[in-house]
Amino acid sequence: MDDKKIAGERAAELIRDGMIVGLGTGSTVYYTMKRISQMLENGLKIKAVSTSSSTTTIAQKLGIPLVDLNDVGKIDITIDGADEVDSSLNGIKGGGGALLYEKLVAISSEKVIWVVDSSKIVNQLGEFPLPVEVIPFAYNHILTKFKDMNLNPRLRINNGDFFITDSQHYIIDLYINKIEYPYELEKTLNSIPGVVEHGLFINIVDTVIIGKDNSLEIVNR
Ligand SMILES: O=C[C@H](O)[C@H](O)[C@H](O)COP(=O)(O)O
Repeated sequence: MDDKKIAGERAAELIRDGMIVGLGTGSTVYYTMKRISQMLENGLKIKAVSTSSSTTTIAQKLGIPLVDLNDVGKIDITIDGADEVDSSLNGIKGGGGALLYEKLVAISSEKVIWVVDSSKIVNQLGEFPLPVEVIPFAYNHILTKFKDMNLNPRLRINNGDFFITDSQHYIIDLYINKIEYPYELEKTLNSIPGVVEHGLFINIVDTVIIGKDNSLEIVNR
């Protein structure tokens, strides 16, 4: 069986009747959504907050009722994927470009669960390029700044054109390879004008559900 499927489906078991559920983005959380849709057919009642246009489309197809983030107080549980996770349970997200809404939903959540297969578990973050969402008005200047900082930036291109996020920004991917000091990098990126958000998720996740060799490992913070 697919390890992403095992992890994604397991996370759905944490959902209880009446909850507001944050729905992440990507191929692993897709399995969570499929499972949720079966649970809805069996009588579960929840409302969900989507983190991307692609998740919204899937949720609508699966009959998962959606609500706007601004119309809920607190999200009870958010289930999302990740691109890399280290042993401190920090991670990189945004491979699909959904990092901004994913972070906003995560920080509004009582509990954050990541669902991954074991290929996402790393000793050190950074082999996966770190996505940074930037304001189009200044993208070239931010790109130059990142070059000067030796962060190996590349503007994300999709089908020959600039990749545009759900909130109409560009993504610059940083090919750092080894992020020695994630906390410092987070601070630095947060301080650069024109950077809207970045894919370093530090001290955000509570539990990581890992699918590995057809079974599960669950790691809590
Ligand atoms: O922007 C995309 C998200 O951060 C995804 O959650 C992440 O890329 C993991 O996706 P997948 O489960 O497809 O590997």
